[in-house]
Amino acid sequence: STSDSSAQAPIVNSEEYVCKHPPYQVQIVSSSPLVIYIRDFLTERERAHLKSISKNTFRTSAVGSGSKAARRTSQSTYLPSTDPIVSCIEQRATLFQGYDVHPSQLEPLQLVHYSPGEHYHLHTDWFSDEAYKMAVNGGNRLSSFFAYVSLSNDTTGGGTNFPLVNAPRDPRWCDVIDCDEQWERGVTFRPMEGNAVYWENLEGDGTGNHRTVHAGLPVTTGDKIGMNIWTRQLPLSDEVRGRFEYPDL
Ligand SMILES: O=C(O)CCC(=O)C(=O)O
Ligand SMILES: [Fe+2]
Repeated sequence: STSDSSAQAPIVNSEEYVCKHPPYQVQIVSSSPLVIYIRDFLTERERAHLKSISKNTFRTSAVGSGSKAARRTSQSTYLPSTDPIVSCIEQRATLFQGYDVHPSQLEPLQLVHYSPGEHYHLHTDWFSDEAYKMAVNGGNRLSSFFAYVSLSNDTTGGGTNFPLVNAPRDPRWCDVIDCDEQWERGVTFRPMEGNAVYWENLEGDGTGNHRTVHAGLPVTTGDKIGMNIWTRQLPLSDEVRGRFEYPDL
């Protein structure tokens, strides 16, 4: 169909692009910590664009601690806010959080690529190291979005597990939550293209919430590309936002 195909065309001229937020759907998974499941947070066109601009840029990130390779075996890359689609997604992530969060509080969006066998061990996204937190500015990570950008046809495994968050019991969740997971293992979100999980990392007093601990489970077959959107407590300078160098924690 002629009229529809132009809407899917890749972006060649940023002046033709208008940022429009899709009608995503939100549901609360847990109120403490606050965890929200978001369906259709990224459009197909956005996902295709993110994949295309990040092609061949993934690498094993610079390491803070020597044991990191065992903790995180995926490869990552950062996306430039100068890209109009990236900037549109940044706006969406800030609007989602109300009007108090400004895009300058976002770290550069990060894509993470997992091949079979790759995973990210249990961790929290909030920083526990006071010195590191001060050095980089912006304070701690208030919130996280983890969005599923791309899966191959044969992807298995690769769920996102929160062992200390109770899984909701209604069977209607079973399309997006792994209902075969044992109850004691908390909640495991299946990787599903376009959908995202949002959660708050910090308690009201700014301390890290230990119950936000989570893992990227090993991908068994196929590939998985996800995206981290991390919001800091305070604005990051343009210089820091443009540097694209954050060690994995
Ligand atoms: O891969 C996942 O499902 C989660 C990744 C994650 O938690 C992270 O990159 O911080
Ligand atoms: Fe994480």
